[in-house]
Amino acid sequence: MASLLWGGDAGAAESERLNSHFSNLIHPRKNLRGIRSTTVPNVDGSNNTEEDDEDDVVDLAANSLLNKLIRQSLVESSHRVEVLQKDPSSPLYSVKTFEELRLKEELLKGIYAMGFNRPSKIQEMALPMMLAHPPQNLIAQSQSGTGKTAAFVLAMLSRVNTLELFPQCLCLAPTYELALQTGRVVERMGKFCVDVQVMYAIRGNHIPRGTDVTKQIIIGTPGTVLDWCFKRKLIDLTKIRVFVLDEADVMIDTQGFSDQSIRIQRALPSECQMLLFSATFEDSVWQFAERIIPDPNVIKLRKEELTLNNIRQYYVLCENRKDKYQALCNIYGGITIGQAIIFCQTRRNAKWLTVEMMQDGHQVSLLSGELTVDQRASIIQRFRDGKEKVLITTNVCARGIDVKQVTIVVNFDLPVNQAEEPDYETYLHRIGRTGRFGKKGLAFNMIEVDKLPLLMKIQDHFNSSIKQLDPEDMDEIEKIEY
Ligand SMILES: Nc1ncnc2c1ncn2[C@@H]1O[C@H](COP(=O)(O)OP(=O)(O)OP(=O)(O)O)[C@@H](O)[C@H]1O
Repeated sequence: MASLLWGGDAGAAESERLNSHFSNLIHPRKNLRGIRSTTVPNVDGSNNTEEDDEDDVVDLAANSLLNKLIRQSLVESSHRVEVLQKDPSSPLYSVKTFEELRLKEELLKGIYAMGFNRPSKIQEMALPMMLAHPPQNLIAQSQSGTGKTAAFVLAMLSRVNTLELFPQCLCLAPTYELALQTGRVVERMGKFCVDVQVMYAIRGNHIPRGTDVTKQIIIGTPGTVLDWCFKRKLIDLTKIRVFVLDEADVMIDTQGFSDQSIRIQRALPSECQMLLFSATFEDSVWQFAERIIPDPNVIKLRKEELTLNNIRQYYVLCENRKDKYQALCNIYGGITIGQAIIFCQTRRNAKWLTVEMMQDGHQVSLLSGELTVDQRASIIQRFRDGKEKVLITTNVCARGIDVKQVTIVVNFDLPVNQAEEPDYETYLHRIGRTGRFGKKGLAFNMIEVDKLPLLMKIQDHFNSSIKQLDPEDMDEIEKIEY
């Protein structure tokens, strides 16, 4: 691919500007739904805002972007890929090598240049279907990091006719930043496909009316794509050959996006190949997928289950926050801790704890909801690199951070939902490990006396024992090993 071209005369400059901004993706807070604060965490605790007392809201699009930014490699799975064919009597192909796909030479070169040696588990099944003639529709679900984006980018690149200078592949993404991320993969994989070009239909990319759009791959958000197709007539949907709807679970979580996507899909020709991807598959995603993808094949790869089996869990009864901190210090002083993650329920608590620990000379970092995604990614990276030993955080990153060397998790506050009932799923996500990687771990719960019934419910729910620990009994603490 010659370059990542932007449309219009001012295009190159705009592309340049965005690309340079890209490395530090500053996301105005208003883009992160549900998070309204504009203050940056202030570890001296002086700048608390009202939001500090609220739970951090988990933002699906921001989390998805964070996952992409911090991902180091393919996420492997021990599960088999489940396939539901549109036509069960047709043979089911799977491939073990990229050569078997008979791709264009320059595309194969691009794949190898990305360091891919063989198809990932989901790609083994999905690629033959996606590249088949006649084209087949597909709904694919597998957890983030299993190779979905690489698969549909490969399908788009392989279907472009470079002699035709008009949009042929259309990919919808839930946010501007996620669209740019996909574009980056197109750029890398298509590095040797010099005549294939990409264009972004995202806010801020102003194309004059009547411009002849010659780029073959369009990646954009539903609102802007709709505008470009129907109002501004920049894209002729009847000429689209491949339609990709990425991150369907995030998409349906955004108001208006399902309807806009459906309007776009309805205007596509019947022979257009339609592909939908999602990391999760609740009923709502499934219903949407069935509405938007006609006659689909379905591929699913189950996620590794989290388990508490290898985790020794303790609790300490405390009077108040200060008391919890003292207990934490005793534990910290009594056992050798590699790296630890400490979860707090509110930003205010997380800030307070960070200040206390820093004042006591610990190397800690704070990860909470008011940070941009890019700032979050860099904090996680520093922690992974061992630059800080303790990461203090709120629910904002209960999921998705995979730091292998963390052996201790502390619930400074128990996870509870809005009804003040235990949030079992979050507890499991904070502490659990996949059975397959089965490393041992320790979990400590700091509990005010009135919260003890919640802990007991958690114990019953998981049918696992949570042992009481006396924080004054250093002999007992020192006996804990992991
Ligand atoms: N066949 C492969 N071999 C090695 N690495 C791969 C392969 N396919 C993808 N990867 C790499 O694995 C990581 C995850 O891939 P990809 O982004 O395609 O997954 P995904 O399922 O789309 O994740 P998400 O849902 O977060 O977008 C990326 O770093 C990608 O470059």
